[in-house]
Amino acid sequence: MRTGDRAGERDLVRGVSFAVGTGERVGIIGESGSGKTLTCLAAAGLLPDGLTMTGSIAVRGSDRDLVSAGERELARLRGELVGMVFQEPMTALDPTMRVGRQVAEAIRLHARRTSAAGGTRRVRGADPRVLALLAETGLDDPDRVARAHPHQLSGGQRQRVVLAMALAGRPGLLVCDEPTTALDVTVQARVLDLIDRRAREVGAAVLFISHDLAVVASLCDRVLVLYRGELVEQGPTVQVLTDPQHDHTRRLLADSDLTGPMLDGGPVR
Ligand SMILES: Nc1ncnc2c1ncn2[C@@H]1O[C@H](COP(=O)(O)OP(=O)(O)OP(=O)(O)O)[C@@H](O)[C@H]1O
Repeated sequence: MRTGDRAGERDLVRGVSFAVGTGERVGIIGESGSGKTLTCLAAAGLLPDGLTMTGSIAVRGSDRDLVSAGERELARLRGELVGMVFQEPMTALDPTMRVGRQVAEAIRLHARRTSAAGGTRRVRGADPRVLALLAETGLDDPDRVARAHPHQLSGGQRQRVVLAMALAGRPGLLVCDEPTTALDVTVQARVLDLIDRRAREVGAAVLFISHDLAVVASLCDRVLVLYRGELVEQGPTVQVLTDPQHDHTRRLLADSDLTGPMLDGGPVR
């Protein structure tokens, strides 16, 4: 993967190349500005205007290439192949629209696609599937949440709503960029458990960015280490975090709170 500005003057992420297998959890770590978010945005086909990329990213085997897909096709593939959860849930939610309508819209987009392929009927109005999706993300009172506007919910509740929407199309890949960093520390672990459980339930692979190496150790099978826009090390999580080969990985480890017992047994599943 390679991203750069249109004039090609500056490559922000260079030669970062990797595959994510079906159901696999891949963590991305690296210092601030190393290119983690741009890599995730590229995987989701959401690079900011002015940035381009060459390369290829396949989801669920190698039958679809998100990178070579055009804008229109990407809009269609997004949600079907890739769901996204970002650090700040409000960036994914419309503040003026009730939550239920937003979740219904995510379902409708997917239903339209599947009915075009001869599958499910189109969904209209208030839908029990909205409530079911909200309930699946552990929201206690789905009825109330569906009627609420985003600002009436807590940060943790909002992130659960975003996760429900991201998984509405049962995507092959869930991209999570620091999904709990902006949340109250008391709900972080619960939201992480939820991401872990729901991704497994829908069979989604996970591309997971975190500054917290203990979280990466608990969630990810494999880890990629970025440094100044380059992939400097990758491998099974336990191997990279117990026997780092690159100086940058060693520095990240030295700066972290990660301790040996957190790595015992690898991903906690
Ligand atoms: N839209 C943009 N235009 C130009 N440069 C950008 C743009 N977005 C990010 N960058 C630059 O690209 C580099 C990588 O940014 P990126 O956000 O991917 O880093 P990161 O590893 O996710 O950092 P952090 O951990 O702080 O979120 C940085 O130098 C950043 O300043």
